[in-house]
Amino acid sequence: MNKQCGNSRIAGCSFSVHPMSDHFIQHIMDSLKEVDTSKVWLHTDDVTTTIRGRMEHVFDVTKAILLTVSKSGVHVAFQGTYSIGCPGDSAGDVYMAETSERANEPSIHSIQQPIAAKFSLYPMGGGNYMDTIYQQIDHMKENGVNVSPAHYSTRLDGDTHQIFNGLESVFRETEQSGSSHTVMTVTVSANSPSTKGNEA
Ligand SMILES: Cc1ncc(C[n+]2csc(CCO)c2C)c(N)n1
Repeated sequence: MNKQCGNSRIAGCSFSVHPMSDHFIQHIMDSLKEVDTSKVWLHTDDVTTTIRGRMEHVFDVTKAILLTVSKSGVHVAFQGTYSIGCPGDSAGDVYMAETSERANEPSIHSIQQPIAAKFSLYPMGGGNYMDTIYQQIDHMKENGVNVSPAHYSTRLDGDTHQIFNGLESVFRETEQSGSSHTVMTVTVSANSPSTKGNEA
């Protein structure tokens, strides 16, 4: 078994969207087609889509796919696992040469979409991980996101841009604080008929 981590700072995300609609296939496939994924390595199968490349493009593409599905008004769940520091293979390394200009931000910038989310941060391999986690939860509050404690995760309520931009800077700062391998899990619900405090 190859237990070696790679050396490049390639980031990645394995994510799935689950639109609660009879037209789920169309929602998923149309969003993957509509969003510009040219700056990331991408593979889609029956369970998930995996993208790998520079951190800004990994967040640009995942935010754009969530917004593209949810702007139709469909109730959609998103689950993503972001990772940096242990790619395990070198497929996609060539995408690290892309420029940092985001391919989707100009077209999604004006889409307003409130979401409810939870995230968990796992800074591995260096530093005091609980201090890092608490610092980063505080960091989310500075971004204007509504932050509430929960078991095993932290709940976030706000606009998609605020939340995803906050998650990106949490991920970047955790990496820069000395964690050699960082994993972050994110679950989102958009357009849910049950809002907080009014659960079905
Ligand atoms: C982002 C994303 N990528 C892949 C899947 C898995 N998946 C479930 S149904 C379907 C369409 C027909 O095969 C696909 C690709 C997902 N849910 N979300």
